[in-house]
Amino acid sequence: MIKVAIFGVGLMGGSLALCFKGKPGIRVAGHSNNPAQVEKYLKRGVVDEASTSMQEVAEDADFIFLCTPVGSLEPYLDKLLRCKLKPGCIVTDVGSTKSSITKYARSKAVPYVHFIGGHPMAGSERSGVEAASSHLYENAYYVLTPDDATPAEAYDRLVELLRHTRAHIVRVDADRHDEIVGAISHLPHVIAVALVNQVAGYNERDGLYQSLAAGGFRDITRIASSHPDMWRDILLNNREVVLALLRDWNAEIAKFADMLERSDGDGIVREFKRAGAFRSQLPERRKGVITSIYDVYVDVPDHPGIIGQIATLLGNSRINLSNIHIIESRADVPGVLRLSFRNETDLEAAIELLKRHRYEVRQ
Ligand SMILES: NC(=O)C1=CN([C@@H]2O[C@H](COP(=O)(O)OP(=O)(O)OC[C@H]3O[C@@H](n4cnc5c(N)ncnc54)[C@H](O)[C@@H]3O)[C@@H](O)[C@H]2O)C=CC1
Ligand SMILES: O=C(O)C(=O)Cc1ccc(O)cc1
Repeated sequence: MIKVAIFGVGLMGGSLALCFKGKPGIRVAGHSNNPAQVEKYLKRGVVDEASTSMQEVAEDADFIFLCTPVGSLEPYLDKLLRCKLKPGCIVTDVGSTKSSITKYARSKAVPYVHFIGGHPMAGSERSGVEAASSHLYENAYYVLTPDDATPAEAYDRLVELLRHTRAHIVRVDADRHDEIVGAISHLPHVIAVALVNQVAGYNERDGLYQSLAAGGFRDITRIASSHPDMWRDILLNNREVVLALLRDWNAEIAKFADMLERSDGDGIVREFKRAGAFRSQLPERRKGVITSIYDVYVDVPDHPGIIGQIATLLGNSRINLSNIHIIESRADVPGVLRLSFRNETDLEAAIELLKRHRYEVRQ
């Protein structure tokens, strides 16, 4: 029996636990300092066993996943290394930055315990075990950052276990990881928050800003609702990289200001074309950064019972909806429904079915 121990059973840790739990030959144990949380993990059936005792959860574990905020990883690792661990045990994490934790772990090197940094490129703006899902990592990239000292055998063992997540494992140097993720994840979070706050400031003077803010604004600012403490830790940890990216960002924005000052329409078209061309090359739909859910938007006439009709249509075809959200509902405009599914198969089947019933469907 392989024992997998999860420290920090929230969105990421809980989702990992759900991937491993119930798989033949695997036992999942969860840890929290808080007895009420331990009760909750057990009640929700996320883990096979749980305890407030770090030693109890860590001992005998073949794999230990640290799934706590970035700022707590180093002290956590310290505490963990003071426990009695099983020789050959693999310790990994899911933190959004990799450079510092990988170096820290190396500096603490314990010969019989192997640390391999990890970062699943999947998640959402939600947090807590309530948001955990066994599908979270499906098709997402899952970065691992072993270094020269990592035994190949340990790396292979971790990759083999992670097969249960159905993610694509990719091996990346830790510093390179932080630079790339800084650009495609950390910078966008900063921009989203700054943009929302800019508009919130205008809205204090005139509440119509909020009323008129429609689909596009909501879509590109979803990640502004992410967990503030988690993001404080990430941004401070990747401070140098994000500062350099913000300098580049200022230059990009200055370019637009300059084009507007010069009424340079060709320049504006060029920028949009360049962005559109790059964006169209992004993978179609991959869970993870930016898209975490299989969503489809349906234009619906605003009449009573339409939600029920759509839900029944899907239900009759055994297509499982994970969420339904009304984006607009006014008498004078068609409404928009956002339907969320847990996997690509359900999403594709729903699109096909809705189109067949002449619904206007967009992704
Ligand atoms: N949320 C996301 O989309 C993604 C998050 N990550 C990383 O995963 C890690 C966990 O994030 P989430 O699961 O989203 O957070 P979460 O808030 O859902 O879960 C965090 C868990 O850690 C525990 N915890 C919080 N502070 C702690 C502390 N100081 N010491 C010990 N335990 C503590 C909480 O009780 C909770 O069980 C973070 O390092 C984050 O950077 C990585 C990829 C995606
Ligand atoms: O919600 C989203 O789109 C995200 O960007 C989620 C996310 C948050 C942190 C990460 O380190 C990776 C992914």
